[in-house]
Amino acid sequence: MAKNASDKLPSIQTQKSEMQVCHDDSAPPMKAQTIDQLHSLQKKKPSAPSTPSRGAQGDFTSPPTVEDERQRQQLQSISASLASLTRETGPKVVKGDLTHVHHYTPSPSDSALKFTHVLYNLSPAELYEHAIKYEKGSFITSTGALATLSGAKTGRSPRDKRVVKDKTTEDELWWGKGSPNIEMDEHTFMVFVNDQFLNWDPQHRIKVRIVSARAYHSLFMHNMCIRPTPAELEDFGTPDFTIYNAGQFPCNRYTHYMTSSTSIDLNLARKEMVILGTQYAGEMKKGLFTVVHYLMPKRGILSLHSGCNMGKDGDVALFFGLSGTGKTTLSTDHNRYLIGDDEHCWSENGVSNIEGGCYAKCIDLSKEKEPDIWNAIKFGAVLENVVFDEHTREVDYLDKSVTENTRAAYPIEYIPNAKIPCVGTHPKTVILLACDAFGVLPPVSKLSLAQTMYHFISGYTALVAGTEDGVKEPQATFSACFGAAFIMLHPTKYAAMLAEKMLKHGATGWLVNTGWSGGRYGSGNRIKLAYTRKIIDAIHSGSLLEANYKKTEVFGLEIPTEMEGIPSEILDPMNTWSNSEAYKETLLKLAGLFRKNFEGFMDCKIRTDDKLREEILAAGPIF
Ligand SMILES: Nc1ncnc2c1ncn2[C@@H]1O[C@H](COP(=O)(O)OP(=O)(O)O)[C@@H](O)[C@H]1O
Ligand SMILES: C=C(OP(=O)(O)O)C(=O)O
Ligand SMILES: [Ca+2]
Ligand SMILES: [Mn+2]
Repeated sequence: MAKNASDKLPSIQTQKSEMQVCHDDSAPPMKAQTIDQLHSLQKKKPSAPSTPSRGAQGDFTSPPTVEDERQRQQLQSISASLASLTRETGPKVVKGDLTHVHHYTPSPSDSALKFTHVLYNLSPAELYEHAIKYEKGSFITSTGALATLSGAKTGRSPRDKRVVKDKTTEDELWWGKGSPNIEMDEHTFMVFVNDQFLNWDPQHRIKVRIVSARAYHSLFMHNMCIRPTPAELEDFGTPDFTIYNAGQFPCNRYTHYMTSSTSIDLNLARKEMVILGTQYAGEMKKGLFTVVHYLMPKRGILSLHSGCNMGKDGDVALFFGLSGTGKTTLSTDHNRYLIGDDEHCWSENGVSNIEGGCYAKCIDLSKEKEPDIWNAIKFGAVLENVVFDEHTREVDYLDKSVTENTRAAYPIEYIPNAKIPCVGTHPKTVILLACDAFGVLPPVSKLSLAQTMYHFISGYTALVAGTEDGVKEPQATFSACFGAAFIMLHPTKYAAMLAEKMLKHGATGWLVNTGWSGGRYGSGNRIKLAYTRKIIDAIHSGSLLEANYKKTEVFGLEIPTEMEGIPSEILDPMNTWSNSEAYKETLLKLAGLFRKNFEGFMDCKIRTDDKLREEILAAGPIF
């Protein structure tokens, strides 16, 4: 049998080479090594003596209540409705027709109504063909037998057979010592189903179904997607895309294509995604964002990893940036209407938020600096990986024991000045955020269109790895379109659309450094949020457009010489470093990193307009 090139097993990729392909801007991993460690991290002992806690072990579990019973019944009904839907169509039985199965025509995704292909009573010859084609380690021996491998398990696993124990099986089955029936509760067997929408633009709305095994994941997506009204839910019909989140279950890295115990698997033809081996809820949100990055450009709509807000006069601003650069913090502005904090579409109709919720970082969160986010963390919000007092349940937002990447997910209407529906007119302001831990980018620069494109394609930020000892050197990250992990087409496709839209609607680009000033991480300080807010206010009001500008060395950025409410000396980073040699050296180092990164884009085609293309190539640092 001729071996097809696409049938060949890919070599297992190492983590290192993967990193070079796709820059992941996600936060540092969790600090606990085991589940027990993790749980012990979450609850910390009260610092001062307080009211004695219930029970000697501080155990909060109580006997089943009416509420438990209601929840049990509700879960049962979800499961029952899923089961009955499945029965409506039943599995599709295919008798021996392998061709049919393997030339599967994609049908609209619906976990309940979709046919399950059953290969029914195949003949030995058919089974041989199937095994040899799809199951690695299958061979025909000299006497004609089928030699196979059974994988890691070469014997039965009697200790792994679990049976749901309910009112009926409790009495009927043999349980306990010596019994082969290991008990499992109904919750463990159940799945949660959310039917929701993406995109506030009704013309381009996407129906999504999320099937998950954890209530946390279901609530997270309830908050993050657009919640249908009861009437909309009634007419929901078949979803356009379905996520199956089985994050508690690690995948076996020795299975075909798996390179670690985690896998986020996307099948665009089947309109399905499966999540294995990670329970980080952000995978679902950003997984759907990835799908949007595929579907929308096909319709001529630009998908954006950006925050978005609107002034009282209807002026719309976008905030691009990698994780932790300030999209959520700065788009949540008490003086403006919030359209969304993270994912948007820009179409002929203007901008629309893809989501129905926000996902804010909450490390070091303070009521004074970020009151709207602080107040949104109330009943209904999901608070991930934070540490709280075991007794009072007060959250310590300074505590990084579990992770630096503590998060809150809340419905967008928890922000008082959210603009609902979350849509706006064509943006007039495009702000590129970079958290520059090298401390050499100016707090604000006005960009030409070519510079905006150069920095959009570069997608720079530099953060510090965490609070671990010995991390002195900031880590530069270049992530095309400020979201290389989520884009599906070549970065220049999105860049060309952005350039065209900015030109057409006369939008101005800005580069705002929300990172270090007065020296790199370790010697300088992060620019005060209050200053960044003043800068953003001046951009919105139009007053910064009127300022006097000068051009910086190397990066050739236009920076204001003065502006109200900000000490003039901080506007040019050169003035803030005590050691000007060290400044120059660091500046050149960063410029070198930009140049090296952009080498991959030197043959990029931005529109068919060669002039803009030349300008973009020339918009990088000159040294
Ligand atoms: N000058 C600043 N500008 C913006 N954010 C700042 C600044 N200084 C500190 N921060 C903090 O940085 C973090 C920015 O995170 P966030 O807005 O969630 O980023 P993103 O949404 O882009 O991932 C917040 O925790 C915010 O409090
Ligand atoms: C949710 C995320 O996005 P951001 O940090 O940009 O808010 C993420 O990258 O996990
Ligand atoms: Ca991100
Ligand atoms: Mn964010």
